[in-house]
Amino acid sequence: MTVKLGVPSKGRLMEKTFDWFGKRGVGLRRTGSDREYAAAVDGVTGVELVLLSAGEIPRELAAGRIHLGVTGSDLVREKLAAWDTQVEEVQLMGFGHADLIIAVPNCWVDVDTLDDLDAAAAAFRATHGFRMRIATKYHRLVREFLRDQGVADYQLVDSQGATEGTVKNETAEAVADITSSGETLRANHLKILTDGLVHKSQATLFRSRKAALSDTDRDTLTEFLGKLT
Ligand SMILES: Nc1ncnc2c1ncn2[C@@H]1O[C@H](COP(=O)(O)OP(=O)(O)OP(=O)(O)O)[C@@H](O)[C@H]1O
Ligand SMILES: O=P(O)(O)OC[C@H]1O[C@H](OP(=O)(O)OP(=O)(O)O)[C@H](O)[C@@H]1O
Repeated sequence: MTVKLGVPSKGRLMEKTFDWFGKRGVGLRRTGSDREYAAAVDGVTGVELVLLSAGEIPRELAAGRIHLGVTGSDLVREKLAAWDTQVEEVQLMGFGHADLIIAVPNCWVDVDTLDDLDAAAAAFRATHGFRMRIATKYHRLVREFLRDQGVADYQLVDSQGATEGTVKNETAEAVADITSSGETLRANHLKILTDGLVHKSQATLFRSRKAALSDTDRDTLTEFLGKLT
C-alpha cells in the first residue's frame, strides 16, 4: 500500500499547494497532458498523489480513501458533520485566506449587527408573510452560526455561485458567502454585519482519522509529516 495525499487538481488552491510542498522538499507535479489528472511525488517514497476537486477532499478524507488532504478549512467544516471526529488539522498553510461572512444591502441603514438582523427578520416576516431569505452554499456553517447567535427567523436559500447577485435578483434579502478582497460585495452594494464573521478560512493540511494504515504506511506517514511540519 501507499500513503495517499489528496490535493486540489485545479482552482485557486492548486498552484500554491504545489509551491508549499516544494518549499518543504516535496515535489508535486502533474504528469501526462494538461487535461490528464495524473500526478507524481518527488523527494519521498511511498506517497501517492491523488488530484481531486477542493470540494471533494473532505469527503475522501472522511471515507478514508486518502490519508492526507489539502483543502480550505471552510470546506471541511461545511461538508463534514462533527468534522474534528473525522479529520485532524495538521497544519495551517498560510494561503487561500477567505472569510465566510453575512452581508446585507447597504441601504438597510438600521441593520449593522446580528441583533439588528434578528429584529429586521421579525419585521420582514410580519410584512411579507414569509421568512427573510439568506442565500448561501454554506448551509451547515451558517445554520450553526445563526443558531448560536440566537437568530432564528430566516430561511436559507441555496446558491452555488454568483451569490451576491441574489439580492439584486430578488431571490434573497441577505447573503452568506466567502469574501477575500471585498470587491464582489462592494460591487453588489452589500455590507458585512459587524459581528457577521462565520469562519476565517485558509488552506489547511488535514489528516484522515478513518484511513487504514499498514505498519509501513504508518512509518512513511510519520516521516512525511516530519518533513512538512
Ligand atoms: N476569493 C475567493 N473566493 C472563493 N473561495 C476562495 C477565495 N479565496 C480563497 N478561497 C477558498 O478556496 C477554496 C475553494 O477553492 P476553489 O474555488 O479553487 O474550489 P472550487 O472551485 O470551489 O472547488 P471545486 O474544485 O470543487 O469546484 C475554499 O476553501 C475557499 O475558502
Ligand atoms: O471578495 P472577492 O475577492 O471579490 O471574492 C469573493 C468572491 O469570489 C467567490 O466567487 P467565485 O469567483 O468562486 O465565483 P462563484 O460566484 O461562482 O462562487 C466568492 O463566492 C465571492 O463571490
